[in-house]
Amino acid sequence: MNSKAIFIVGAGAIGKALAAFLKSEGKEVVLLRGHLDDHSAYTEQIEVVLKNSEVIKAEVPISTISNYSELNGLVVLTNKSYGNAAIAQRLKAKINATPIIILQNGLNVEKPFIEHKFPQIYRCVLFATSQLLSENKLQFMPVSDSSVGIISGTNEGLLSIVNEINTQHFKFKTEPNIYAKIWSKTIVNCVFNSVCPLLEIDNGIFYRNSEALSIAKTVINECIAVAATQGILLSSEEVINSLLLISQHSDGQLISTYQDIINKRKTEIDTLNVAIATIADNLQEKRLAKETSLLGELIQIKSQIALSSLSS
Ligand SMILES: NC(=O)C1=CN([C@@H]2O[C@H](COP(=O)(O)OP(=O)(O)OC[C@H]3O[C@@H](n4cnc5c(N)ncnc54)[C@H](OP(=O)(O)O)[C@@H]3O)[C@@H](O)[C@H]2O)C=CC1
Ligand SMILES: CC(C)(CO)C(=O)C(=O)O
Repeated sequence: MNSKAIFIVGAGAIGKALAAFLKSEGKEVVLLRGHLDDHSAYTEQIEVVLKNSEVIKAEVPISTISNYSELNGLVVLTNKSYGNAAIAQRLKAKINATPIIILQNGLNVEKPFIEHKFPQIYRCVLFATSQLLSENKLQFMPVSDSSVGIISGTNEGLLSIVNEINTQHFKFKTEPNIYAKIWSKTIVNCVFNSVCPLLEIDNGIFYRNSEALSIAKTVINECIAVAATQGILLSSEEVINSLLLISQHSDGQLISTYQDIINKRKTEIDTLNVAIATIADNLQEKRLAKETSLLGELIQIKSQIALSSLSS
């Protein structure tokens, strides 16, 4: 199969790491800015530090969406999900039959692309952590292969995309039951992305501390009950094991929501705890997600405090 141009939207922790890995393996890659569209184009020498201290370096071209009249190849979304509605609008006229793949956390993040009738939409559930150490240097830790499934598209398209984006250090695999995977990872994120920023601690806390793990189990069991109301049946033991595996493999790494609060950026909590609490609320079963909801509200307050210190 011929290699396609890969356009990665969002020059953040995941986008830069993925771009560097792909470029270092000879792929044609362009990083497109997510929230900027100022027409500037430049290159950046990106360095990705692996767990064994090995450093992968690559010179990556960075541009903006408006520099292209068409995006032919593959579009990979690594922007924050709250930018999706605006990005769908900006990409719509430029992608024709080009597939898009969404590498983001959370429930229903693909909705704007479905509403705009993008022809091929694939969704990736990430099992890796990436943290910016400086503007062009990242710390990357894989947990396991990240799962990719079909939202709208074909099995052939799915296989081709996984093949295109798979690299030695950031691995992807196909997932036939992507909605169950999205829910199971979202539940894990409901724990990490609320408890870690509130405790101001790294991801390793759940395998190091039994009391934190006990809170995690409460949240997981609540969210599993909400998932069941949507026809998604998950095993509590499997979700807890997934949480523990991530905790162990990303020991020392900070969860994205904690990085957002520290860096005074908006968080994605609305697609995590808040999304699950809203489902329970809409069913008039608020009690199903009581602790999950409370943790989400605390993150909203913590985030508002951080953001308001920007303007003061
Ligand atoms: N980092 C991690 O370890 C993991 C992250 N994820 C998920 O991957 C996705 C990307 O995360 P991550 O790379 O950490 O995030 P970062 O915040 O590091 O980068 C995301 C990029 O999104 C773009 N962006 C921010 N706000 C907007 C907006 N309003 N509109 C459009 N684009 C915007 C910016 O791109 P630009 O600078 O080009 O404008 C930013 O650099 C998220 O959904 C996250 O939850 C999942 C698992 C692990
Ligand atoms: C749970 C974790 C660490 C797994 O990749 C993650 O999703 C994040 O950092 O946002």
